[in-house]
Amino acid sequence: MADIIDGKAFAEGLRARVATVAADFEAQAGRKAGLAVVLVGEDPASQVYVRSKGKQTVACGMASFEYRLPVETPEAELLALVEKLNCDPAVDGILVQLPLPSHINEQKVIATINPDKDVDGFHVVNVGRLATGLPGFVPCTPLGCLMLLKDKLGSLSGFEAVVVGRSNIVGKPMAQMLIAESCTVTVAHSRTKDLPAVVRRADIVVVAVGRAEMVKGDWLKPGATVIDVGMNRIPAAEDGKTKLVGDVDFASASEVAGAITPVPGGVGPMTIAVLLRNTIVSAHRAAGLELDESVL
Ligand SMILES: Nc1nc(=O)c2c([nH]1)NC[C@@H]1CN(c3ccc(C(=O)N[C@@H](CCC(=O)O)C(=O)O)cc3)C=[N+]21
Repeated sequence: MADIIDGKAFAEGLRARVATVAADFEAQAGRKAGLAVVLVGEDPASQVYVRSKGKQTVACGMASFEYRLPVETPEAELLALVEKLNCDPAVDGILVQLPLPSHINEQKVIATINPDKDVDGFHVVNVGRLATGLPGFVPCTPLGCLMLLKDKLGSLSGFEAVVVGRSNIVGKPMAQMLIAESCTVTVAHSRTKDLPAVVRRADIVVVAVGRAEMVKGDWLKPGATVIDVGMNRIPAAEDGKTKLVGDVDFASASEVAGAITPVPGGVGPMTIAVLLRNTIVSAHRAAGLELDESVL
């Protein structure tokens, strides 16, 4: 049976380290580090995440600024808010919760965020910095995956890594990070021929495709490390209820893998912890204070 990679516990540890650094920052800078989170509309799942982000921000000793805008908010109004936050010295990080309502152009909103406050790492400037190895902000979910991998495996140099999924938010940045760690990286997706055979080559598999329990145990090289980024709500066995499952069939995969992240309790909790990490890093850069990022 595979080792279970406890992302929830790792995220708690990371948040504790962020809290220590945040207290230190406040003592040096004379202000708290600040994160602004903007939610447009009333999607219940998004409301849960935003509430959780706010609570964890405050618990880490940072200031949380929450903006909840009605679903019909004009694009220009959202852009004006982002521009205001760009100029606010109390705000070190800006997160606009995605997806946005269809009348708002997401790319335009992301492009308006000051790249040096873009703690999501979605702005093209940060995408370019990641691709060229310059310091910037890296998307929270794949950075959380990388932290779990390095914690489990140590150096990743020379490993065969297969990333299943090519999204801007997870698959592409994950591939960039694994290249930077000297893995041999393959990016597979919905058009890949014989996906099971491609996945079977991998020492490291990261799956972010949004298809419930797609990757089966017999697709895996025995002993592989499996990171499941999927979050799919499916009907549970009992009538009416739902349950959260990943993109990996945990039951069969955990019989073949060497180590695997569960859903929930794996990658999900890492996402918010890394967001807080990125925010405290941003605060140090804004204040011109030195930070040894290896303590985080
Ligand atoms: N601009 C932007 N940045 C984001 O980072 C962003 C976003 N938009 N839109 C929505 C997604 C989703 N997301 C999650 C955060 C935490 C958990 C999390 O903590 N999950 C737990 C609990 C899951 C549950 O029980 O519902 C777990 O997997 O164990 C999941 C998903 C951040 N997102």
